[in-house]
This record gives sequence, structure tokens and C-alpha cells, in this order.
Amino acid sequence: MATRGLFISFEGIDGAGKSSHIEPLADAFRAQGRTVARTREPGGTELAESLRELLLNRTMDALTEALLVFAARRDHICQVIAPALARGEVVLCDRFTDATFAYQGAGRGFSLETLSLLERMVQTGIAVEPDLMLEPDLTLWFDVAPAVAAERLALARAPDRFEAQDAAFFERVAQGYAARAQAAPERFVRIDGAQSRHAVWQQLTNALVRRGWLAIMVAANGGPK
Ligand SMILES: Nc1ncnc2c1ncn2[C@@H]1O[C@H](COP(=O)(O)OP(=O)(O)O)[C@@H](O)[C@H]1O
Ligand SMILES: Cc1cn([C@H]2C[C@H](O)[C@@H](COP(=O)(O)OP(=O)(O)O)O2)c(=O)[nH]c1=O
Repeated sequence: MATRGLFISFEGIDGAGKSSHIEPLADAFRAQGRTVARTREPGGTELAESLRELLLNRTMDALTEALLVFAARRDHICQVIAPALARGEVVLCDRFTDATFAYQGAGRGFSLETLSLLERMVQTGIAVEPDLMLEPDLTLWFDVAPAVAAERLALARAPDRFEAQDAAFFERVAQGYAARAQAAPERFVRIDGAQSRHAVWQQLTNALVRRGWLAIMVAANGGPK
């Protein structure tokens, strides 16, 4: 989307280490004088956060799940993402539509054609550029083996409805992300999430420095504590 802002999404299976790196990256952009909108999916607005509660805690069939995810996304785009991009801000979003293709598509086995249709409906018709489909400018994909992610999560928090799925589910989700990355190599940057926090930080800031979005000095001074 040709706006003055920058839209970056963070993707990967639960426990890959995405969330740990969002605030440090927000700080790095702020150090360069940028305004940052830090947000997440499902969620990011009052309505979408209510849908998140249902999605993470209630049992439902695959179509209901997909529709709720996209309903939350539409509200989030209209209320938060598109206005922030129009103001020239940096939007850092913990998950976006690639998660739907990975979890509802590859994980649950829901029709990818239907998801593509919903993606187009939900991500077009937005005020500034109604004909363009809104997509992240860059997707940082934290790729980590499901066994490593599961080990981290076991130490970190009680599982929600998705995190409680079995290893085979996360293998499918990981493959779903790999397929999305292969289909859009110019948008995706693969981060080897199994490495140390410091090494992960270096990988992701290198990708931003290469694009001219982050100064080398700012990248070198930041990172997860
Ligand atoms: N590179 C890393 N090496 C070891 N542990 C990590 C690393 N990155 C994150 N963690 C830990 O793994 C757990 C899950 O990280 P988190 O950032 O919440 O993952 P996600 O948002 O992808 O689910 C947390 O306890 C976090 O401190
Ligand atoms: C955005 C999105 C998330 N999800 C799932 C993946 C995650 O398990 C869950 C919540 O994501 P996340 O915010 O990463 O969870 P946490 O805060 O516990 O790290 O929602 C989908 O199934 N489809 C989607 O489109």
C-alpha cells in the first residue's frame, strides 16, 4: 500500500519469540523519531479484543472461527491500521492474515480458496486506496521447530485454545507459514528463531537496515533485555 507509513507484521507459531521483539523494535523506531502504533491480532480495537476473547476460549467450527478472525481484522484495519498508516506511522502488528492461512488454513484444514476470498474482501475498500489490497510492507517470520517453541511455552504461560493443540497441529501451522513465505518472498523475511535473543535481534534489524528503514547505530544499541 503506497502510504507514508510502514506496516510490519510479526508471524510464527506460538512460542517462536515474536512478542519479545516487538517492544524493542518499537523503541528503535522511536529513537529515530518515528511514531509507532504497536498492535496485535486478533485484537487491537475494543470490538476485536472482544472477538479475541471468544476465539481463544470458546469452541466453534472452522468457518465461524475464520469469519470471526476476519471480522476482527476488518475493524482493526478500519479503526487502527489504515488511519495510522495514513498519518505516516510505523505499525508493528503481532500477527496478521498469514496467521489465518497458517492456523485456520494449514492447521485446521479450512479452505485456502475461501480464506483468499475473505482476505480480498476484508483488506480492500479502505478509504485512502480502495482498490488496493492492504498487506504488510514486511513480514518478519520467526521460524522455529515446534518442539523448541513448546519447550519455551511450557516454561512461560498457561496454554490458550490454540496453544493447547498437539504437536502435529503446530507442524502443519509451521508448514503453512513456509508456504506463505514461499509465495511472497519479497514480503517475508525468515528469522531463525531458535537462536539466542541477541542473534534474533540482529537478524531482524539487519533486514530493516538493508531496506533503509532503520539506522545501523539504532539497531546496534537496542534489543530485548
Ligand atoms: N531467542 C529466544 N531464546 C530463548 N527463549 C526465548 C527467545 N525468544 C523468546 N523466548 C522466550 O520464549 C517464550 C515465548 O516468547 P514470546 O515472545 O512470548 O513468543 P510468541 O510471541 O512468539 O508466542 C517467552 O518466555 C520468551 O521469554
Ligand atoms: C491473527 C490470528 C491468530 N490466531 C491464533 C494464533 C495464536 O495462538 C492466537 C493468539 O495469538 P497471540 O497473540 O500470538 O497469542 P499470545 O498473546 O498468547 O502469544 O490466535 C489464529 O488462529 N488466526 C489468526 O488469524
